Amino acid sequence: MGEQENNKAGGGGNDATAVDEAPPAAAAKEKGGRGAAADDPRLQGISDSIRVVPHFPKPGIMFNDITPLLLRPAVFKDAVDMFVERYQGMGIAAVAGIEARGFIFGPAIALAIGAKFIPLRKPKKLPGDVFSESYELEYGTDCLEMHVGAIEPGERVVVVDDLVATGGTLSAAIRLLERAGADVVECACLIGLPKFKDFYKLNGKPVYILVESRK
Ligand SMILES: O=P(O)(O)OC[C@H]1O[C@H](OP(=O)(O)OP(=O)(O)O)[C@H](O)[C@@H]1O
Ligand SMILES: Nc1ncnc2[nH]cnc12
Repeated sequence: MGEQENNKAGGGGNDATAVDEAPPAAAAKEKGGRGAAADDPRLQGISDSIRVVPHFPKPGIMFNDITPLLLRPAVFKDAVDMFVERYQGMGIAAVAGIEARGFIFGPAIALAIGAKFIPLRKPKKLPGDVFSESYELEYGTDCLEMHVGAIEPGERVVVVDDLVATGGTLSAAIRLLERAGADVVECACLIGLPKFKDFYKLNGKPVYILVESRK
């Protein structure tokens, strides 16, 4: 992974196996001037609604489960609203969501800011001509694909996913979009692992996260 700078709206952590045991959000201010302050009260509810499941899907992994948040419509809406507040009025033409969990948040953000939604899919799911970009996981490799013609050269894009861990998935998404001529403005995730503290970039692009987790 290359240069890393973090652009975090809020902190906290969600090191709890039960969602209501999460610690409060940290007080660090977001660097970069746009978006919610770290003391935005919505961040606490978001952090509290992410369940951390130890040793899933394999030993040693602290899995950040966003499904409890989806069961709380007000909190789900808070998360979407915070991204919408950040990206509206920025001339964003497209929101690109990463399969699978980026598909949960990306379309709502796209509709709210008047942008198109582009699904970045796992291999062999799209029926048309595709751009493909492989990337490394902790074990093995994976690939993202996007339809040719989904993006026009120069269009401004935000990439959305639920979580950034190593950054490998987001980096592949950025490469894929840039090969199609997109202007990738920023990546946006609900959750960032703490090693991405304070301010980071992937492939030179800022990554905006709402809450910090522990792994
Ligand atoms: O920063 P990284 O180390 O690349 O990891 C982050 C990615 O891992 C998870 O997806 P996963 O690959 O588990 O796929 P899924 O959403 O289809 O379960 C998560 O939703 C991100 O897309
Ligand atoms: N700790 C984690 N929790 C949820 N999804 C992940 N993807 C990669 N690491 C993850």
